[in-house]
Amino acid sequence: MQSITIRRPDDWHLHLRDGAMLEGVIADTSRTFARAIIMPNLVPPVVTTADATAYRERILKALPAGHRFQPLMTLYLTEHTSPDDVEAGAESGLITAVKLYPAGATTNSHGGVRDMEKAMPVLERMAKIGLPLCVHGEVTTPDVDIFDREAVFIDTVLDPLRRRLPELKVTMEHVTTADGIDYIKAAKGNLAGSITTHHLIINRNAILVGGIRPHYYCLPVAKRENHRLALRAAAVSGDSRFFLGTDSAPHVDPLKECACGCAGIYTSINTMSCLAHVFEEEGALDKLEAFASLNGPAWYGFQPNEERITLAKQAEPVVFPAKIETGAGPVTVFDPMFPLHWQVVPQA
Ligand SMILES: NC(=O)N[C@@H](CC(=O)O)C(=O)O
Ligand SMILES: [Zn+2]
Ligand SMILES: [Zn+2]
Repeated sequence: MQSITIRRPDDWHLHLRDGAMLEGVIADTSRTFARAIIMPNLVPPVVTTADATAYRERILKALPAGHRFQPLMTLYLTEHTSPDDVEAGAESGLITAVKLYPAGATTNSHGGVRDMEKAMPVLERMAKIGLPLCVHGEVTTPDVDIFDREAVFIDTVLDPLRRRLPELKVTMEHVTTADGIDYIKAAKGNLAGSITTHHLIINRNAILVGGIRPHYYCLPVAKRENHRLALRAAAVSGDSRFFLGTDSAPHVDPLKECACGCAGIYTSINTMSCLAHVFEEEGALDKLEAFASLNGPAWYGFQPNEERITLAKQAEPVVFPAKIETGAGPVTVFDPMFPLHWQVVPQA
């Protein structure tokens, strides 16, 4: 049987939610991943170091016995965020990054930033202390087509910000376009990008062809095929500026399967199987470890995990549940639309 052993991976962009949903989804991550950057877009959002302390405790409480998992906390940037609070959170080791949601860009982002000018004091402090900014890189103005929102964000928000504050370390999260990949590659430093599992697999046809398929809808929305190919090339290149951030974003089925469905795709449970498939298809299984286990820690200033996981390829397809049941309701699992043969070998 073909197999590959890599350092235990981390997820550099994850939505765990709270309460019954948190309890229902956390094991799908902590079974395989050692650490994850936890997104702060709860209702209400995680805006202060005190909020993050309390949320971290709830996450650790929900962790199944025997699982070793470290949640890396983020703060949701608002126009009122205190630079001193951010610095205190970073100094204590609790806060790994601050997250910028342009107001209205995505799930629970209405409390995000409208006027970048108002966020400058915090961003300047972050540049000074070396704390990374994670960005949901889309503009939200109604005149910009949804498929162009990432490219326009780069030109009108991200590039001006980086010129003004070149010392600020920025993670462009869930990159979905060739424009984003090119922009990261051209940067002289202080810029990296996370790539999701699903954006390596689907293009926008998955959402729209043959009927509208809400379980393939996420933000940033999947783009044309040429963009998917650019993401794949970047992910399998081994380039240290690109790493895994699954953006696994559970919503209960009734909130996805309705007239105005939520954005988000749930991939925690089958991400490593999907990635092994993609990297094998690209003839780059030897680069999977860089993408999932090495590049992210290097960017965020951590050591890679000492533990290893083994992925084995079996003749029969691996069966993942179509849905997981949580106390909040059922959550549909990402279907890559091809059989998966790789599986993480359960650890003793
Ligand atoms: N990716 C998504 O489609 N949804 C995320 C928010 C986000 O990461 O933009 C969510 O919280 O549901
Ligand atoms: Zn986002
Ligand atoms: Zn996200």
